[in-house]
Amino acid sequence: MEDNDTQKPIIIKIGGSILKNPNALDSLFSFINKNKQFNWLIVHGGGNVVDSWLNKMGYISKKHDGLRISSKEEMPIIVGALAGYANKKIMKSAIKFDLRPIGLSLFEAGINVKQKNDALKQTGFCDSTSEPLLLTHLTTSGYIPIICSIGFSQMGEWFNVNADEAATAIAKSTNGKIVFLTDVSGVLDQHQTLIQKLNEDKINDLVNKEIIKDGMTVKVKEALKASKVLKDGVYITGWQILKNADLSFSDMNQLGTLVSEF
Ligand SMILES: Nc1ncnc2c1ncn2[C@@H]1O[C@H](COP(=O)(O)OP(=O)(O)O)[C@@H](O)[C@H]1O
Ligand SMILES: CC(=O)N[C@@H](CCC(=O)OP(=O)(O)O)C(=O)O
Repeated sequence: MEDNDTQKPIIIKIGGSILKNPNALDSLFSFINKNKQFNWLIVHGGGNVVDSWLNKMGYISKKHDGLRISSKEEMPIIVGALAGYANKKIMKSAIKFDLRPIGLSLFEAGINVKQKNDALKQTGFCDSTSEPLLLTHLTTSGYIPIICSIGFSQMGEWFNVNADEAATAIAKSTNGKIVFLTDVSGVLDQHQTLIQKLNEDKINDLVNKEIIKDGMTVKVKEALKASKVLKDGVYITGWQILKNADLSFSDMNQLGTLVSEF
């Protein structure tokens, strides 16, 4: 990491694959504890928790292009799973490692959300951002914001936002650096070998060939979008590297797949 980048907040996006693995959460917060000189923000999803809760309540959840169709009736369950259970589960681990987490939605983080389209119902996108005054205040006061991907419109409607999209919006509004932390070491090729660097052409090729698929499709597309918006490389990295006690953030930055147009 460049010297002039050390003050930039670092946004770690964690998804359901990290959330369901206590070792992964503990490794992350142990790592953050050892790197307190940075301003950390966590943006999280928990799509697998939403799937399981909706299922238990008798709903058959549907997705379109990787995004959940979130009906009004399902929203209390979705909000409970993401803003409640997932958010507090992450806080549990942060507190264990002597950190000061603070659970937030996209609203408190300064992101205004709107409906994507009628067909996706209460699924939203991050529309506009205001100055992230609260986030800046919290991070510079030693707190770690744990931001779920539930957002609100100015009319007070609630929306379910894809967490990779939410993380990109937070990175944009805070001018931060972003790492998408997941359960694989990065983006893998057809031989299951780590791809060091991806640009837009390569991403389109691998998605068309279905070598990149499922949740990784949204992730690489969001990583590419984030890279363009931030004019900076974005990493997709596996949590396992955090187990290395000697790792520093600059190493972490370089292990995994770099998504960049630059
Ligand atoms: N080319 C690929 N390289 C790595 N993982 C891939 C690839 N294509 C599909 N995947 C799948 O994408 C998953 C990561 O996406 P997802 O489950 O949505 O992660 P998260 O829960 O961390 O957001 C991996 O566990 C893997 O099963
Ligand atoms: C609109 C939409 O699809 N929202 C996602 C939000 C959670 C999420 O993105 O979780 P991961 O990071 O674990 O994938 C969902 O309901 O699954």
